[in-house]
Amino acid sequence: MNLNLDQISISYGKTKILSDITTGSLQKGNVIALLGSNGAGKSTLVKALAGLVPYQGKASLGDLEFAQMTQEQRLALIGYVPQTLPQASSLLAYEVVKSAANSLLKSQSVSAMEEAIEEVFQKLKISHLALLPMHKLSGGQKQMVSLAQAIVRQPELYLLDEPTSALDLNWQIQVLETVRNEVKKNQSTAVLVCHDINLALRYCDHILLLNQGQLLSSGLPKECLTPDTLAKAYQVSARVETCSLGRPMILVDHAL
Ligand SMILES: Nc1ncnc2c1ncn2[C@@H]1O[C@H](COP(=O)(O)OP(=O)(O)OP(=O)(O)O)[C@@H](O)[C@H]1O
Repeated sequence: MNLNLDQISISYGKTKILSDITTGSLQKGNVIALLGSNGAGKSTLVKALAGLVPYQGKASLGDLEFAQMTQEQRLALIGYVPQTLPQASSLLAYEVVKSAANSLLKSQSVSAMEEAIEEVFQKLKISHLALLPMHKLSGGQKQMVSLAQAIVRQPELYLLDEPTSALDLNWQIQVLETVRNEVKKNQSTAVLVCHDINLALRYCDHILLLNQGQLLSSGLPKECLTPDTLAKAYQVSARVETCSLGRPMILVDHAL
């Protein structure tokens, strides 16, 4: 389902955080990076789509307006991974993922559901964590379990708020490759909040760059991330160069 944001504005009380965010139709099958400096409003926008913060304007997934979605539709369509890590508890990682799968896979047999859960643990290469209690997991391991909760539900829309912030280099790559594969295979959509512009350049199809409460730039990563937009959004002097493998990457020369 295509994602479409039309004149979205969001305020906390009297403080306006985002104004008139209009993206046009963002095609399904794409990973969309939501970028911007600290406090630019990325999490706020994602929370609004997850139904946690009210917004003005129109935001739709396919024909469905987010504001009109029932809780059941939201659960079925959206896989939200918040910035905060899952709480430490005595539940096993497997049980935590199963609780996410339970609500949606009711129609499936128990064995099909167990198969789906095991498949997600394997995809993310975290099978060794399945029988560990959450309070014994590291921050990065908890983040992987959180992502497994979203993937097991096979949502139409992933809302991933800095899903790699606690991960080492190897797991960052594994997570982004898994998300990208899922999105391409199921023709779903992912909105990925991230601060690592090189990861966005490598794994995302489309960039939304927020600055001072507005959408500064929207489009293909290489077209969107220019010295000019990077200077405006991040106050840095930076260039997008091509590495020896032909991939674009950002080099920051200095802060402005
Ligand atoms: N519950 C809230 N009540 C009032 N203001 C809030 C609330 N949550 C966030 N804000 C403010 O909204 C602005 C945007 O915050 P948000 O968390 O969306 O930014 P962000 O782009 O995700 O930042 P970061 O990259 O640091 O995570 C900030 O100025 C923040 O202080």
